[in-house]
Amino acid sequence: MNFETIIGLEVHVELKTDSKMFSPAPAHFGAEPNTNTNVIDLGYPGVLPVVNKRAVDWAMKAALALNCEIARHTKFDRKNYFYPDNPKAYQISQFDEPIGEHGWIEIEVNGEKKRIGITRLHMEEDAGKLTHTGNGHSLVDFNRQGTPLIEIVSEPDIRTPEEAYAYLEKIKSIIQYTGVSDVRMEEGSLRCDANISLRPYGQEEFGTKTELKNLNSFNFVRKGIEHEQIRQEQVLLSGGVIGQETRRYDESTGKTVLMRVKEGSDDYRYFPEPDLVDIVIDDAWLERVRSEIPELPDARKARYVSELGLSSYDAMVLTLAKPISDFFEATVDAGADAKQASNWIMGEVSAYLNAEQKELSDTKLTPEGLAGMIKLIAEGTISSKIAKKVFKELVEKGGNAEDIVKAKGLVQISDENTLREYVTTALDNNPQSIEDFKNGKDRAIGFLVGQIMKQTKGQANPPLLNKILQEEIAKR
Ligand SMILES: Nc1ncnc2c1ncn2[C@@H]1O[C@H](COP(=O)(O)OP(=O)(O)OP(=O)(O)O)[C@@H](O)[C@H]1O
Ligand SMILES: [Mg+2]
Ligand SMILES: [Mg+2]
Repeated sequence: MNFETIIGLEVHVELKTDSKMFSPAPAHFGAEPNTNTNVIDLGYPGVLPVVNKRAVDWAMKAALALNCEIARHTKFDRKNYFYPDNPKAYQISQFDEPIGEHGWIEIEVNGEKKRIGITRLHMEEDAGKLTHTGNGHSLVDFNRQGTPLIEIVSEPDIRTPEEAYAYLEKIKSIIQYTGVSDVRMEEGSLRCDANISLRPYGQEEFGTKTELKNLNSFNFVRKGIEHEQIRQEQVLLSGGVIGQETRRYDESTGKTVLMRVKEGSDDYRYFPEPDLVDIVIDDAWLERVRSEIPELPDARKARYVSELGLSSYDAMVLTLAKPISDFFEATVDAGADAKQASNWIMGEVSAYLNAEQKELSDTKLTPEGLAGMIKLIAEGTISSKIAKKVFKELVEKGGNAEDIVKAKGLVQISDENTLREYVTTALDNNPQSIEDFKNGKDRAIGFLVGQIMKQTKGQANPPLLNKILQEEIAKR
């Protein structure tokens, strides 16, 4: 029997506000454990939470960017559960009146576009963080407790692990553009749970889903779903039933393991948070937040295609991460040809960042530096090959391309007479290559070019060198 996979993702995003959702404690990542805590977040008796207005603004901003409808009346609810990372034994969340609903985003997989629905976007507070020491003890850090969170719940519209990956990339990209979160999975400011079920092709009803947690990278989301697909298929084919479970993805084995049998929402005993007033969002508030949303990746992508003449694929890759896209625009503003700037950023720059595990801001490269170098190539002052040396300097030491070229004597040799001298010497020293070339071995030219490039430290102007080589060989 053939099964179709149904996937719905829950994405949690921490908002990078200065203070917490309901208390004045700092909400920054990376502080000493249990230093950013507050009696409100820890739920001491008699304390009263106060809503962080900016967190509401930002949740609304994210919801609008994800094409959600904004609730004009919204409220908080208590979700009751006990777990050691939450000393209050409840989480303030939103149940039946989330701030955003009925949104969507567009993803693209193998050139095919698809819309994925967003059921809801709601506000809540984060819990503390447990670290299991492995010797029977667990440490708890309450710094994260009370950090503003939004939960973005997708419709079960996703069908493959690749679509899930593309969905996450797009959510991350859009939220990054809005500026409300760092969306760094490695720091926990973006987290994802994946819900998966199978159904026989042709069947309308969904099967029972399992929920995967502990997915620490987009790649693990993809792998976890792949494994869960296979596991469920085996259970179903052998006549078993899928239990409604929460499972953990184990990175070391690549398998999913049962964590607990999943609670239904009834188990949480949701009720309206009695310590907070409801929120009414009027037109003026909504429109102010809407006006603060910058150009988003899809719009940028369309503009790169129509105004800058980039291919749709290049435009998509360039617009995914805002820092890269901003850098590209600044490079074009500094006078670089858009196509060349795009090639360098997607090629050499990305390769460098990947290899060094760095972000653009960790390097010395500036848009002016890159644009200057691209201009030198276009003018023929340096070859693309030499440009790689200049690029390395720009990235590691900074400065401007022209100075580097001057200081290092990297100017391309484009003088015919000088090049002809190199060619004559090379031909005199390699009679066999001339012979080979005349016998139809085109590779012989490559050998001669290589020799001359070595002598000129790569500075010979390649097209001119080729032309002169052909001329001189013909004379012999
Ligand atoms: N049969 C199904 N197969 C796969 N995914 C499903 C199925 N039914 C629902 N989903 C998806 O599961 C997710 C459920 O998320 P939601 O936050 O609503 O509930 P929950 O996981 O029960 O709650 P909690 O926030 O407490 O974990 C949604 O993304 C939804 O699209
Ligand atoms: Mg959920
Ligand atoms: Mg869930």
